[in-house]
Amino acid sequence: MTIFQFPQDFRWGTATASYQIEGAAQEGGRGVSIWDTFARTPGKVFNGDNGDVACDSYHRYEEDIELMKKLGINTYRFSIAWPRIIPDGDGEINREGLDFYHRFVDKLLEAGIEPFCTLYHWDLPQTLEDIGGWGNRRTVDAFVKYAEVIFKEFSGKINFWLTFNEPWCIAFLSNLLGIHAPGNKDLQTSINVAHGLLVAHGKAVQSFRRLGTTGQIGIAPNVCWAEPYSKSPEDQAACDRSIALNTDWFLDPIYKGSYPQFMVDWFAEAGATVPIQEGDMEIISQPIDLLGINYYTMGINRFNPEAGALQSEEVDMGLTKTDIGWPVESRGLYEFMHYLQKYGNVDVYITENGACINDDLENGKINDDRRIAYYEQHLAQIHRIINDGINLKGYMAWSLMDNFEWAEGYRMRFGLVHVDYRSLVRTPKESFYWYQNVIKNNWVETRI
Ligand SMILES: CCOCCOc1ccc(-c2cn(C[C@@H]3NC[C@@H](O)[C@H]3O)nn2)cc1
Repeated sequence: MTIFQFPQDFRWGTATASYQIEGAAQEGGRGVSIWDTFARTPGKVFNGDNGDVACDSYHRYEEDIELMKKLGINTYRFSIAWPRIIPDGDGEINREGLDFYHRFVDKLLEAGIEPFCTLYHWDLPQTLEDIGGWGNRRTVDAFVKYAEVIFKEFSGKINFWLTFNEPWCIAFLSNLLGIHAPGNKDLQTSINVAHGLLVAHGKAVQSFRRLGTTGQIGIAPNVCWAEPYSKSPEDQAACDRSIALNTDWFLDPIYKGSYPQFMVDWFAEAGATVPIQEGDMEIISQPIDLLGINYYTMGINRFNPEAGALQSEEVDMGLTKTDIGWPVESRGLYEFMHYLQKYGNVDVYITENGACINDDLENGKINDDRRIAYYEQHLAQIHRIINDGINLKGYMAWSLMDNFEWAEGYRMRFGLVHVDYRSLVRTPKESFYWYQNVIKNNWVETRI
C-alpha cells in the first residue's frame, strides 16, 4: 500500500448541475429550458425520463447540504439555472429564482462550504434556442445580461466561477452528434455554437472584471485524451483531432486568441468555417484565472474515414469499463494534465471525475467497490500530477448524488449518494464513506 498526502490547502468537493438535480421544473417562476423540450421529444432520453422532479433538490437542498457536511467537503460545485433567473431568456428578472439561490448559497456558507458556481450547465432558455441558440448573437448578449445579474447579486458570496461547462458537449455532442439538447446534427451549426459560446465567455469575463466581482473566473472544458492505435501518422493525426476538438478548439482561442489552424483547415475541407466577426478573438482571449477540467476516461484511436467529422475511431481494447461503457484508465488524466501545460502552469481544478456504477441497495447498503477502485486510481494520478509541480488546486467528484444523466436518464448512476427516485431517499454509498476518509485524512491509501 502507498499513502499519497495532499497539500494542506487542497480543495475537496463534489459537483452537480441544476437540471440534473433540482426538479421543481414548473415552480418558482422557472421558464422552459432546451432540456425540458428535448426530454419530452420521444426517443431522445432513455425511458422518456426528464428533469421535472430529478432529485428534488430545489426543495431538499438543506438535506443535501447536511450530506455535504457529513462528507466533509469544503467546496461544492453547482450550476445556476438561467431559466430560473430570466425565464424567457432575455426579459424580466425573476426575483424568486435569485432568492432560491441566495437561500442555497447562504446555507452552503453557513456550513463552511465554498460555493463553486457554473453559470451555464446546458439548460438554455428555450426561447433563445427558438431564435437560433448560441449561433445567434442575441443569445450571446442575453447570456452576458444573465451573467451580470448573477455577478451583481452574488459578488462577495461566490468566489469561484465557471462560465461554461464542457463547451465540446454544448457545441458538438449537442449540435453535431445530436445526442444532447437541442439535438442538431450539422457541422456548421456546431461550429457556430462553439464560437458563440466562446464570445459569450469572453464578454462575461469582461463584465466580471468591469463589475469588480469577487473571486476568480474560468471555464471547464471536458477532456478527451487519446493515444494512437498504431504508429501510423494517420492514427496519430486522428488522435490529435479528437484531443483538439475537446480542448484546443476552445483553449487556443482563450489563451492564444486564435483557433488551432490544423482543425480550421480540416473543417474547411468539409465546407465549414468559423463565423469570426471583427474583435471576436480579442474578446474571447480575455485573461482567465482558472480552468476546470472534467475527466472520465481516455481512448485508443485510429483513423477511419467513415468515423464521423473527425474520421477518428475509438478502438475497444478490452479494458475494464464502467456501467456506461467508458474504459477505466486513469493514466489519461496524468497525460492530459501535462498536455495542458502548453497553455502555461495555470490554476486547475478537477471539476468532474467519477464512475458510473449502477449498484443498487443490498440490505440497506450500496457496496460500490468498483467506484472506490476508480477513485483510488484517479486520486493517485492527481497526486502524481501535483508532485510534478502542476498547479492542480482541488478535486470535485462527479457526483454528490445519483441524478439525471442526460440522454441516459436515471439509469446511469454517478453518485456517492444513492437516490431512490420514487421516495427521493438519499443513502450514502460505501464510496461516500471512503471519500469522507480521504478528505478527513487529506491523503489517499492506494494499492497501485
Ligand atoms: C455513441 C457516440 O457517443 C459520443 C460521445 O457521447 C458522449 C455522451 C456523454 C458524454 C459525457 C457525459 N458526461 C458526464 C456529464 N458531464 C457533465 C455532467 O453533467 C455529467 O452528467 N461527460 N461527458 C460524452 C460523450
